[in-house]
Amino acid sequence: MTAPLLVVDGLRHAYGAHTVLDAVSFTVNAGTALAVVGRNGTGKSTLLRCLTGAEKPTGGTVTFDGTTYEETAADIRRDVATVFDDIDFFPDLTVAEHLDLLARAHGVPDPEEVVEDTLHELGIAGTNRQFPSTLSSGQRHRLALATAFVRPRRLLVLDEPEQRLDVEGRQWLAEKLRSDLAAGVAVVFASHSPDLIEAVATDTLRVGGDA
Ligand SMILES: Nc1ncnc2c1ncn2[C@@H]1O[C@H](COP(=O)(O)OP(=O)(O)OP(=O)(O)O)[C@@H](O)[C@H]1O
Repeated sequence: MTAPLLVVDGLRHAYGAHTVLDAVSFTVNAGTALAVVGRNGTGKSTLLRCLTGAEKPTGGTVTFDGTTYEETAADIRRDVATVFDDIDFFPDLTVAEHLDLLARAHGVPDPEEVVEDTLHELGIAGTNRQFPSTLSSGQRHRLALATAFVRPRRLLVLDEPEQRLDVEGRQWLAEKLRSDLAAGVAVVFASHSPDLIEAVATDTLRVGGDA
């Protein structure tokens, strides 16, 4: 049996006196998807940030492919692709330039082709020369998703990836995630969409008690 790619053991997180997560433990294998569910404010984003190293847990450990996160999780950044709501774009780089930069930074062999394919897949090819500030909120979210799909990844961490997407976009997202799973990528995603969870998740973790 192969070892889990991600192991979370006894994770705790508090903001000052406010304990948000307590004794959270789970594992995620390559090629499986864990849906993190729970009401607003129960700690889903906090948990995902702990998985990416963006937030340092108050207690417990997060281990990716045998390496436990220490002070920073710099070593895991090449393998872990993330999409969060608060992504910042460079105001003076076009949509295509953002993706090109990421693909090259991650050593993608044919960056131009991959960027073009990703733009088409995400239905934002027509915006390739626009600046992020001129995109609609749904198009900006598609660009945020594209930043994860334009680069190699072994773990994909997504915070409410369905938000702002139209019906066709949500269908595309479910298919894309299923194709990542088939390729052996592990996925952890927070979601309020029963349809996406049903289509993609192999396991579910509820945070913050019963709904
Ligand atoms: N930087 C922070 N400082 C202090 N408290 C915070 C901080 N970030 C989040 N919190 C608090 O931690 C709790 C969990 O927030 P979090 O964003 O993780 O919830 P969530 O489950 O992702 O919510 P939602 O479904 O609304 O996205 C909330 O009570 C929130 O106010």
